[in-house]
Amino acid sequence: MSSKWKDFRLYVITGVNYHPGRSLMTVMEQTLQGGADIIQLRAKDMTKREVLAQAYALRKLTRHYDVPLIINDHIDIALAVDADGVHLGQDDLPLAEARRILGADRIIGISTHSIEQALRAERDGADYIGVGPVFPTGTKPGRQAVTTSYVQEAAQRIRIPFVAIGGITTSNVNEVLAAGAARICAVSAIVGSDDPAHECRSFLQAIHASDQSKPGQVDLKQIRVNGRAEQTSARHVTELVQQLGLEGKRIVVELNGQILARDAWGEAEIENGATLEMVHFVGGG
Ligand SMILES: Cc1ncc(COP(=O)(O)OP(=O)(O)O)c(N)n1
Ligand SMILES: Cc1ncsc1CCOP(=O)(O)O
Ligand SMILES: [Mg+2]
Repeated sequence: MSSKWKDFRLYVITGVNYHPGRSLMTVMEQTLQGGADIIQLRAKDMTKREVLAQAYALRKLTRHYDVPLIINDHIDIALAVDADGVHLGQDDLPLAEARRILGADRIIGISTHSIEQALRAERDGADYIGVGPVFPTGTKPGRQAVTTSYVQEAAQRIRIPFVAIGGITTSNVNEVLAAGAARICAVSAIVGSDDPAHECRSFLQAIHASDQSKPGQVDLKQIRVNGRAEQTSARHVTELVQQLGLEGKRIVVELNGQILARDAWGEAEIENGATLEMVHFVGGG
């Protein structure tokens, strides 16, 4: 598995048909600003040259935000642009062949539609699996929904990360989280929204709220913020600021006695037992 591989919570896939008049880069940058922590380039209607050009551009953008880039279907394009990995379907190259080409360090994700496929993907060395479509979706028309009962089964039996996908919106995401998903993937609900960054924040809020209601399943860290005991799943200061609803506010953060420059927040890991002071400046001046 890639040394770059970090766990993820909100996976956003491109879908240019959902945002006519807005460029792919603009929309995907908004998702990154909203906290998307893994991005997939999926472009079923583009020529291979167009996909390659978009992949190069997305590679530059995702590097800037330090977020992994996954390429759907095209292993050659993933290698050409030095993407972090690929996403394969059940009818694509078998995992062993893909692994031989891509090496141990790139991420390989596989779509699964049943627990048998999921167990096989896990056995064959996938880094993560997609579980879906959970609900019927216009992004995969005619594909039968696997329902939340497959999400529940995956949560009980699968040990590698799995991401729920298909027809998930902020209105039904709680059902999917309650079934045991810890990672959510969406196309239309996010890239088709007028405000993709806001939509991402709403998804992340639901995901983090669900963490709090299943503390046994997610590794919650005990920390102190301004002298008060808190539990958090945040991996770094940026995520904690987001969880505390302080994003966009004028604040100064001290972590374990050290004041942190704002551009260091994404790198500053929150460890169990961390102590933070957060001073929030209210008003102008
Ligand atoms: C995260 C994730 N899960 C599932 C899919 C679907 O992949 P696939 O079955 O190969 O179908 P297409 O996306 O190629 O139409 C995915 N892309 N990402
Ligand atoms: C690519 C894919 N694979 C399974 S469902 C799906 C589509 C997800 O898109 P949306 O979030 O718009 O339903
Ligand atoms: Mg595919």
